[in-house]
Amino acid sequence: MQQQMVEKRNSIFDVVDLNLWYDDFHALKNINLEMNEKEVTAIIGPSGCGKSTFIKTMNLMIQMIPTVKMSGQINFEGSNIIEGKVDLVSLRKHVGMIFQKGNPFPQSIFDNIAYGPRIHGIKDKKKLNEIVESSLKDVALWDEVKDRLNSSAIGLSGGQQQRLCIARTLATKPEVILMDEPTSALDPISTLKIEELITELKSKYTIVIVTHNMQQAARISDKTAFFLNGEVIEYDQTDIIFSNPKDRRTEDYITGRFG
Ligand SMILES: Nc1ncnc2c1ncn2[C@@H]1O[C@H](COP(=O)(O)OP(=O)(O)OP(=O)(O)O)[C@@H](O)[C@H]1O
Repeated sequence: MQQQMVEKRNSIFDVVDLNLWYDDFHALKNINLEMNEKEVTAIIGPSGCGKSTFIKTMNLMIQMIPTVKMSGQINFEGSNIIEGKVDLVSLRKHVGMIFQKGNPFPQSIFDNIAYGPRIHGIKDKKKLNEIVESSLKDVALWDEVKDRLNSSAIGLSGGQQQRLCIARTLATKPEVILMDEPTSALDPISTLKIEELITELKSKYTIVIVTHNMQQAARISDKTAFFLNGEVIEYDQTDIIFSNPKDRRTEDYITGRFG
């Protein structure tokens, strides 16, 4: 009998009974989500449901807000990162983040990419050159900028700035890339380029993306979590969420009845 080969992916994030409060406002309620490595997970849901809050817990950026309190577990590669013993610089090297608008530093293209590796102790010029070139090639930006690496990154278009920021994240060799609405400020062509890039990057990285664009979630993600009022209503394979959701509220949201 022929054995079917099904690729078994390892769990990389396991969120268990996560609760989060801003002062006494209960923003995330009993979140349980397990994510596998080298998969794209989309986080969808109406405005204010807790998508950004959730994604910012995954590299503890949320702790920059002093009123935040959390309980539960966020296990990253087997360690609970909300226990307080985690080294934040190291965590953010492993779990990089991309925001809504590309936010390059007001420095040269080269220095933007070399910034992270330099912080992590790489000083050798040849090594830095290699990292800059390979990171820019990974985001398909190398050919567009290779002759102006010393020009300011601020001179790039919005779509190029976003790809530069992804390259800056890749330069520190993360395992996970968190993306909070990475294409919402971009035109359709730049959006398509980022979507193609995400599809390519998932062979090497685990990606979690918050998006308001349901076609985008359906196009690029393997799994989708639907959030509503701080709760995960449904989490499943993306094709199931979009073709055969189990919860009426998921169906109402994806068919545009609210949100
Ligand atoms: N710093 C904060 N202090 C107090 N409440 C906050 C803070 N940030 C967010 N909230 C509240 O937490 C809830 C979740 O917000 P969050 O930004 O995570 O939602 P979202 O789903 O990402 O929304 P959107 O799609 O509009 O970006 C909202 O009710 C919001 O008002």
